[in-house]
Amino acid sequence: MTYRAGFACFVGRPNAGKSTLTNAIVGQKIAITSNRPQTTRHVVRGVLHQPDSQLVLLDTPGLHRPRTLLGQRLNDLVREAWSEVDVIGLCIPADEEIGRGDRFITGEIAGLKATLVAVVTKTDLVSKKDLTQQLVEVSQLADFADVVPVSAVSGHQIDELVSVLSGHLPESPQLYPDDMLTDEPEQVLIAELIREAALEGVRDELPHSIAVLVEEMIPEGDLTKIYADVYVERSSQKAIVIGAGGSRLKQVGTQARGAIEELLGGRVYLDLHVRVAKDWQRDPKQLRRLGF
Ligand SMILES: Nc1nc2c(ncn2[C@@H]2O[C@H](COP(=O)(O)OP(=O)(O)OP(=O)(O)O)[C@@H](O)[C@H]2O)c(=O)[nH]1
Repeated sequence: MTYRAGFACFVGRPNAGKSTLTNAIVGQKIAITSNRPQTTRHVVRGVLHQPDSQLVLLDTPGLHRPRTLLGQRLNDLVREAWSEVDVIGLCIPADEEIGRGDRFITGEIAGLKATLVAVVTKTDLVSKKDLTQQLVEVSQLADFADVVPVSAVSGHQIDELVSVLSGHLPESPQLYPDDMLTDEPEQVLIAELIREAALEGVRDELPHSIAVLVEEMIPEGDLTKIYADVYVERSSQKAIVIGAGGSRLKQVGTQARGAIEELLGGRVYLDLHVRVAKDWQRDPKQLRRLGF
């Protein structure tokens, strides 16, 4: 039996469904998802074990026009991930026309050493006829090794996608131990869950302005006490995150706590503080502190 192991990542324009797909494949909430573009920050690895292969997924942020230092770093992260992988899955939603963003990204990845697989996402949103049409148009975009339609929401074709991606990995010994799901430190995963909760229902200009840092995690029996800071750039944003009489922050805490308890498999006490770090997106020192 040939054993294959290697790295894959999904690319695609914002909202193409990359994070949701990664979660569906790895079967655990490891990357932040939101119906808002540009919320995936960290390059999170999910490791998928099969009898004859090991697929290591990198979850990259979306490529976009950089306006701040943070924007530039995000793009650097994306390119760094792209240059490391064996297989790239280009995600294109089934329910949207192929646009300039898709063509731009296709051009960017076409010259890499990685094998290109087109992934047509969100197939649950379109009819069979429209899907067929989209598959034809997608296959004309570039010289893809495979074109795979999937729905991360219904689970349709997820296994098929995994075996297609794994089939394009190089022959290699196992790269990670059997029980390894992700190598992101727990703190980062928890910070992402809090950030995701804090993003829920806030205005469109806020997403980039929120960062979360887990300051302390104290296990006490089956309870874990977590102290985290939510950073915003201005005090007006602080007011939005906290809400009238602290109502919004309370909601954020409840939602994040639920998700963290699921992740850790135990009870959690969550203490959230909202702090203003003026213009943290433009300040290299602050960026480093917040993990960028
Ligand atoms: N119906 C349906 N919706 C999906 C599917 N996959 C993702 N979505 C939705 O599409 C939106 C974007 O999904 P994400 O996974 O956050 O997209 P992304 O490509 O990671 O986005 P960025 O992080 O902005 O680059 C979310 O609202 C998802 O719930 C799917 O298979 N079916």
